[in-house]
Amino acid sequence: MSSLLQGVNLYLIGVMGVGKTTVGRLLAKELGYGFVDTDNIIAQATGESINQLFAQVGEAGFRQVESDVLSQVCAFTRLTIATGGGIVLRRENWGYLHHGLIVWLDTPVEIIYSRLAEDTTRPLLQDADPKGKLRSLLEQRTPLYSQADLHITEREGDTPEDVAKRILEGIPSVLKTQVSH
Ligand SMILES: Nc1ncnc2c1ncn2[C@@H]1O[C@H](COP(=O)(O)OP(=O)(O)OP(=O)(O)O)[C@@H](O)[C@H]1O
Ligand SMILES: O=C(O)C1=C[C@@H](O)[C@@H](O)[C@H](O)C1
Ligand SMILES: [Mg+2]
Repeated sequence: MSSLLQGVNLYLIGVMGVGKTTVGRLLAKELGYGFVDTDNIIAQATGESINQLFAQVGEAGFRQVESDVLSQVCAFTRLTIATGGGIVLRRENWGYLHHGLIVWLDTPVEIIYSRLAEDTTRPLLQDADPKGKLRSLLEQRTPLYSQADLHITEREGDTPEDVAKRILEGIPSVLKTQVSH
């Protein structure tokens, strides 16, 4: 698979909590790729947590840093990149994402909610109705996530390993550079 990909980066997109970071790590290991997470790079580069950054510069400020980080990361090859859930919102980001293969992880809201119910690190979920917020984010962003090259729908009981395996199985059908035999 790694040779079929020819170093092309894999970008994982999807709403928060679908498992981009968790599955991305597994995929990188499987492919012999490096792993990066745009949220982690942002936190390292600014010295602030995502919560602190939202509080200090607002969502718009965060989105600018996120685009800057993505523009830097896409210059490298042989990477699996877990992105932040809102990376799809800025048109300019798609120019960067399309340098690689884009995989949309799509997980039912009920499952995401059960994972993140106790989580306090996602500022957009610090809402009176976090489940409703998740639903509305997913509804707003589905037309954007749908622009991915590969759409993986997670099923109840799928482990991160199962999801990684399904992605690896789906990649050959969506490779942009068709290998001639
Ligand atoms: N397939 C899975 N089965 C069970 N738990 C999972 C699965 N995938 C991820 N998780 C758990 O769900 C939580 C959220 O996963 P993760 O942080 O990877 O999501 P994310 O898509 O990167 O979210 P964000 O957009 O906020 O960065 C973590 O606690 C992780 O361990
Ligand atoms: O869905 C979103 O907009 C976000 C998802 C997280 O990955 C972080 O990037 C941040 O919490 C915003
Ligand atoms: Mg993540």
